[in-house]
Amino acid sequence: MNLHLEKAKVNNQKSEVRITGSKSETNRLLLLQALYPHLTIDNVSNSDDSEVMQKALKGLSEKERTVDVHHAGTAMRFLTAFFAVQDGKEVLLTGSSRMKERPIKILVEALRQLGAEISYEEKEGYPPIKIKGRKLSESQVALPANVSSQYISALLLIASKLENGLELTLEGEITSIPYIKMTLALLDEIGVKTSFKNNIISVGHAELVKASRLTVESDWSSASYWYSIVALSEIGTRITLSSYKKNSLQGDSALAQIYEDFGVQTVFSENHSIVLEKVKNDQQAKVSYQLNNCPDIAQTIAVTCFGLGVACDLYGLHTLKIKETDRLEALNAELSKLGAEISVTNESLHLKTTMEINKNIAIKTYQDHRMAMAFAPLALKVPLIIEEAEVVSKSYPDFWSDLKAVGFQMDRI
Ligand SMILES: O=C(O)C1=C[C@@H](OP(=O)(O)O)[C@@H](O)[C@H](O)C1
Ligand SMILES: C=C(OP(=O)(O)O)C(=O)O
Repeated sequence: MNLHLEKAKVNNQKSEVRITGSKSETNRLLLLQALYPHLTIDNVSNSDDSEVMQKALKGLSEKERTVDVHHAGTAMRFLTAFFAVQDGKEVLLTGSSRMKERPIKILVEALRQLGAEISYEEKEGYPPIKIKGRKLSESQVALPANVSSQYISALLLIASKLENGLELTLEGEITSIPYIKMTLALLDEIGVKTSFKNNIISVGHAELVKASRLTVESDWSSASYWYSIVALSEIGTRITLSSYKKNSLQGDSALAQIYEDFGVQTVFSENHSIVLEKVKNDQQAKVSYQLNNCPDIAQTIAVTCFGLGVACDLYGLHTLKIKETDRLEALNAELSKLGAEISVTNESLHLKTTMEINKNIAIKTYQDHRMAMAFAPLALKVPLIIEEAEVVSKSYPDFWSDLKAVGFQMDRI
């Protein structure tokens, strides 16, 4: 489905949006719930990635099966660790064609060192993989931490079920740290003992945990598109989003601070909603951010800057090359079509000020939900086309209907 978006304006009277639960928190808690069935989870994400996770965790009674996680990176990595400890079960874990290009070797090596039995079915180092679940005997392992934090979270999520817990030594520069801290915070919340000092993480053994009810905070990465919409709107535009916390576990909550640079004020209210308001127009001519801690909002920020005519240098983006698509190349290609002067390296993006935006350009989305959602707010400036718009369901299935509800006009073409 391709969508033609008309030049839009937000209707302040209809601008309350309920955002689905964080897919990162949800996928961690679903796995923990499979290990500790007394946990109850509220505000579960309705994303495809969380549905895939739920489906995979059902049918655990089968001795042999194939589990397809489609595009879900967290599901692929977390389930690799999970199935590795399901004693006596055999699983073929596979995914989309892009998933077969997303590396998993560092995690598989670490699990093998702990005693797991995992083999590659096609290309060495990549899914699909065959996992023969068994009891893992070891409790210490070292692994590179500069490629994806998901490998580390995957190991931490099963750690408390290992006989002697787990001690992980992280090698190299640690990437996407807030996601590791999120995993540890959720373990702490259910009563598992953890510590993270320098580059060593320890998790204690816990056969059982206390029954708890956990509420997933709404997804901050999904909120980013609303920040961009407010930033690209006129002064006085307001959007209310629920349900968010001031002290979030999600690194993408850095948005509130970053978007102050684009004139967007965030007010946290008692009822856990946030009100975003465009309060000024006098942004700087050039901004620079290090996004190592929040890679998923890089596309949103790049497009906001382009739409506002603000030059930017974005750094810490080395993980973008192995996500749903090579996001640096995708941004380079699509922003160039719109008239941007842009350059990218393997870990950074540089945008010059552009005042003109080309109209009615068809934006390719490369099977990446964030390409579709990051570019949509530009409809506040010019009409544009988003190709294969259905990709948004990976993390935010209601994105287009929410956009429509606040006043965006769109037609399928
Ligand atoms: O653990 C998680 O929930 C995630 C970690 C990040 O991946 P990397 O650690 O690979 O950067 C992030 O990009 C992804 O969307 C979700
Ligand atoms: C990178 C992402 O997800 P994953 O790695 O879990 O596929 C994302 O949602 O932007």
